Amino acid sequence: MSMASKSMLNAQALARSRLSYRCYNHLSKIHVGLGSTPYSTKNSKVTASHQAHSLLSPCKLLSQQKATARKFSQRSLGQDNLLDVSVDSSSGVATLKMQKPPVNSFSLEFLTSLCINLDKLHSDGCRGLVIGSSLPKIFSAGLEITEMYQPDEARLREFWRTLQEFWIKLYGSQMITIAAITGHSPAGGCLVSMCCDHRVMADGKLTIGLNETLLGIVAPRWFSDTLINTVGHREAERALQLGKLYSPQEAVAVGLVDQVVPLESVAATVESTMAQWLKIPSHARHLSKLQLRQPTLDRLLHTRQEDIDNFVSFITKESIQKSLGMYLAALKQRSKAK
Ligand SMILES: CCCC/C=C/CC(=O)SCCNC(=O)CCNC(=O)[C@H](O)C(C)(C)COP(=O)(O)OP(=O)(O)OC[C@H]1O[C@@H](n2cnc3c(N)ncnc32)[C@H](O)[C@@H]1OP(=O)(O)O
Repeated sequence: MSMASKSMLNAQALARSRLSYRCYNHLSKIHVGLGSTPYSTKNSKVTASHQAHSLLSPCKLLSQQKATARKFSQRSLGQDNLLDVSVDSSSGVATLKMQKPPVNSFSLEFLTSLCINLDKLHSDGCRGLVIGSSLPKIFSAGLEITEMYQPDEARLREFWRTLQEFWIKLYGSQMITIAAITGHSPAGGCLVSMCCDHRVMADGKLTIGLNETLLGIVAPRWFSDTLINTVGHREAERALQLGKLYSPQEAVAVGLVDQVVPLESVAATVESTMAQWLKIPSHARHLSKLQLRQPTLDRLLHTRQEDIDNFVSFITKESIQKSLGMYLAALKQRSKAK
């Protein structure tokens, strides 16, 4: 590597480390120790293996190993049963695959694991993140409905706080984020996709969208803000009210996803897109992203507790519980009938 490119890389690394990163600073104050406080909950899986991962510092460590340079090495950070995370040492791009059968639904443990991994990849200096799924035909079915149906209130509050946290981390992430949407992506799955900087979706009989109204529930303001920022106000108005689930072709037409390609081309398309984005100076790119996203982030950051209170009071209403119960039963019925 020439001296000029070395010093440019150093300058970029310095700029990255100096960047006033409002979002992360804010969060690390709020949730220091998230990883070290295992939740004693239904199916707690965020445990020792996670803490073992945190001993590694893949991006920093591996960049030092460049001398021994295998040109394109893929380093696995292991699995915590719910996620498969690996980092490409030559590019500093991480791939995080959700693997929570049957449908990658976001439970408290899953969201906690996602938050911990985002923090870790960020603090390791990863430059890019691809979010995908290991499950065929499923990106994510969104929120785990059983978290919201007949809930324990303390857990319900923690569940929502952790979802907020995940959204804040991902929507403002310093990393280049690309969603590899190889399967259905309703509701919370669509939200996670929209948090990314770029979305590549597989063509086929898949759907994506904020379908909350079909469950009889109302997407909170920060969900709808994210949708408005992605597809514009008018399209969001229709989509939210109708609970519209778009086909890949419809989604690309309204800008809900950026590219639709055959399933077998998703990985290559994501890789070439990431390569393009990596050419942009990181600090300028991230500040540009924040310029557009910070007002939306701030709106939630300033009202987090109120948002949790609203969510809890809404979701625990008898009529809403009834709707959720009916929706769950219909899902189970459909699944049994297959
Ligand atoms: C102020 C309140 C705001 C709250 C915001 C909420 C946002 C959300 O994310 S709410 C969740 C909305 N999600 C959905 O509506 C998706 C529902 N699921 C599906 O449409 C389908 O499962 C699928 C298209 C994603 C996949 O279809 P597939 O045929 O492959 O699988 P299924 O047989 O339907 O499901 C398998 C299995 O998984 C259960 N399940 C599916 N989704 C969820 C879920 N979100 N939470 C919990 N469980 C889910 C489904 O009941 C089946 O279970 P069984 O095999 O045990 O019957």
